[in-house]
Amino acid sequence: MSTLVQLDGIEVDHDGKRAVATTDLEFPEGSFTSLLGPTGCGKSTLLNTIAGFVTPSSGRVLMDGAPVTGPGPDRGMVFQHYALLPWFTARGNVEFALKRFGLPRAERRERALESLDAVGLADAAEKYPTQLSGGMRQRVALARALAAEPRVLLMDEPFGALDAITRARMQRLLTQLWQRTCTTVVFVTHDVAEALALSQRVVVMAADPGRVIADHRLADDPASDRTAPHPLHARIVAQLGTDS
Ligand SMILES: Nc1ncnc2c1ncn2[C@@H]1O[C@H](COP(=O)(O)OP(=O)(O)OP(=O)(O)O)[C@@H](O)[C@H]1O
Repeated sequence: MSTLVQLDGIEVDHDGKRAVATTDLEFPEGSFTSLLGPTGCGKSTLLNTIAGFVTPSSGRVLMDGAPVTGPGPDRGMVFQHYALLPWFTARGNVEFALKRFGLPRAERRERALESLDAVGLADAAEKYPTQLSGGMRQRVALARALAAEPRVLLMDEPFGALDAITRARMQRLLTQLWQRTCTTVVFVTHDVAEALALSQRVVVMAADPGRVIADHRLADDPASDRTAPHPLHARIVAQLGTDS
């Protein structure tokens, strides 16, 4: 698999304080990677740097070999707290996000309905966020990100606010969508089991300053047996405990 996103010696400072120490990481096209680590270790900062919301103090982010200079439609983002606009319906939220790409109205509508259908929300397209459950709102946020057909999907603890059953459903949905679309996914989580269940690779980070302390390559496909603890589970928990 060729490299799609490359972090080339990036360092990130916030208010003069080092948030992320020198980091080199490559994300192959079509891969699913989780970033795992304690609070404040720089997971969101790394994600925001790939998204182009944060500019590294040194080093470069490369997308297909070209330097990232700001946000772009090739990188979609899903946040923990949905960030839906309450005055738009589910469909309206997705269509609005597509507006900045200059797509004609009819195509925006078609793409919005298609991506809502892909996340199982075809029947809720005309509902407003307040009429939707937390899981449904997060599906709208996922549909909104996918509708732009990004090459990289950046997910910042997307299921952190959901109850356990909804979370498990969303994990299954994400795995299906990833397998179908082959989008490159970078997924931030605090949850070791979630990272192991979803990913092909788990990058473990520590804080003060934020840095990578382990890079685990798993099997090519996400674990199929979710009932048994993953063999790496205890090792990663130990890494988080001793180095964080
Ligand atoms: N916009 C900002 N301005 C100043 N400092 C920031 C900013 N964003 C993050 N930081 C600091 O940078 C460090 C890394 O924060 P970051 O949010 O990336 O960590 P995280 O691993 O995502 O944490 P969490 O799991 O709690 O979301 C922390 O010390 C944080 O306080």
